[in-house]
Amino acid sequence: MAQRILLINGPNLNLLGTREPQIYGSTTLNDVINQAKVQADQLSIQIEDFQSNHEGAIVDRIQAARGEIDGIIINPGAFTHTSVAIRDALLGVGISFIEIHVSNVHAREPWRKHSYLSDKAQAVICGLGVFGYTAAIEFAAKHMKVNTGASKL
Ligand SMILES: O=C1C[C@@](O)(C(=O)O)C[C@@H](O)[C@@H]1O
Repeated sequence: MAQRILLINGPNLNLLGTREPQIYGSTTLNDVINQAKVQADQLSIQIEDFQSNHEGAIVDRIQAARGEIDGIIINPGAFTHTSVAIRDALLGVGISFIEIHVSNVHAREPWRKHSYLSDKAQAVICGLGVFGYTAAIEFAAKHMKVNTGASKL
């Protein structure tokens, strides 16, 4: 079965392309997803995408991935800097994940330098613009630790 990657985008990423373009660029999330699916076909992997502005919805989607998904690529948006719940969900399902940020969070406000996820991520990509999604998918297809999965409920 083809490797199954879940691409999660958090709050305000639905505004990508029109949101502070001087920071995040002018490519829309829809363009990112369309490109990701073309790239996935070329790499013979499956990409599922999910975007939500709600922390609990992201937690629910991560939990639902157990047993179905081999790896996660997540741009948690602002929840990067606040969410123990998303950290716990990722650890709880035991699925390897890559953390991605369009901007270089380390060159921005001090509080953006802290992530509740980075120390548990297989990789962290930031500052590459939307190319970061391309890089993450390429890495996931070729180097992702396959989902060991947490025990079933
Ligand atoms: O919403 C976002 C986008 C972001 O995750 C990024 O992709 O650069 C960086 C976060 O600090 C910010 O809150």
